[in-house]
Amino acid sequence: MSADQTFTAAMVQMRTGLLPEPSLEQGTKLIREAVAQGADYVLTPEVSNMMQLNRKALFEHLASEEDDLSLKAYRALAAELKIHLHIGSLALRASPERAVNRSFLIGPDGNVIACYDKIHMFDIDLPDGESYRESANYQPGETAVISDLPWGRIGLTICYDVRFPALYRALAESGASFLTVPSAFTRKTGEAHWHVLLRARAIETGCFVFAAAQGGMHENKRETFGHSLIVAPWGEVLAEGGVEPGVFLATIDPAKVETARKTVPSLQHGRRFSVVDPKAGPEHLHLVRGSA
Ligand SMILES: O=C(O)CNC(=O)[C@H](CS)NC(=O)CCC(=O)C(=O)O
Repeated sequence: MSADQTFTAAMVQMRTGLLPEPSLEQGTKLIREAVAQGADYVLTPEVSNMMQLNRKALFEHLASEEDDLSLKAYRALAAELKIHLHIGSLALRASPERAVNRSFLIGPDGNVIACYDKIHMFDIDLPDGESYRESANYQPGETAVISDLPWGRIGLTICYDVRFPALYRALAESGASFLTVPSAFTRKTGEAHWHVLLRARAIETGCFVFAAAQGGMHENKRETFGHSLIVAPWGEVLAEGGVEPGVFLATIDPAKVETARKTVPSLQHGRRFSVVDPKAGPEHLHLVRGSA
């Protein structure tokens, strides 16, 4: 395998329940289905192991990375199937008081190649009363992560991260050809923003975007948007799910990254610029790292 070879990427769409065991069963079945359809790389959604109602219930079922049964089982599965298995995220115990939302890229030998802790916490209040305080339970990561696959470099992110384009530009500038956004988007924000955000990240970086999603009404009464997506560097949607769990695949040609970037070289046109308010004077000048 080399960077000029095509491969098959699969998005596993899930409807994760309250407990790790049935979620593992659901994930395993879908991953096997993806491999039966020819997948070389499989991505599962954010919190593939469980979606809990409240802090008490969450912490009752959280395991540390060392003890987590899902991670153990998925490592064995990757080795058995000889694939790159990317578990979009697992809710894990980081300390007695804090959880962590951690993504795991597992190699065909069953070893963890890279992991990433979600940086941006989803702390928002929607107009209909739906409210999230991810930071109340989870400790955020502080490091962006890239890793090398046989077909090119991959950047790891999770869900709400997708709203912070500087992260994706940094990953692309660090050599990523593939950006991953395993998610559990709300139905409401997903309807309004999901496709636009993911296609924009692909277009502005010239990367493939892989986004495996949670979908439907969960046991914890949360409704997620679904619509797992694979987006090409030019912005086309190559595969898309609906609301139901399932497997969505596409053939990935890494050469498309270079083609898109040659056509629109915006990634090379990043400039440092300053933002000034001419009326406010020089002390109000902010230097911003950004793209012109
Ligand atoms: O808490 C869990 O059980 C699983 N984690 C999530 O669902 C996370 C944090 S609450 N969801 C998001 O980040 C949604 C982002 C989103 O919907 C948006 O950016 O619009």
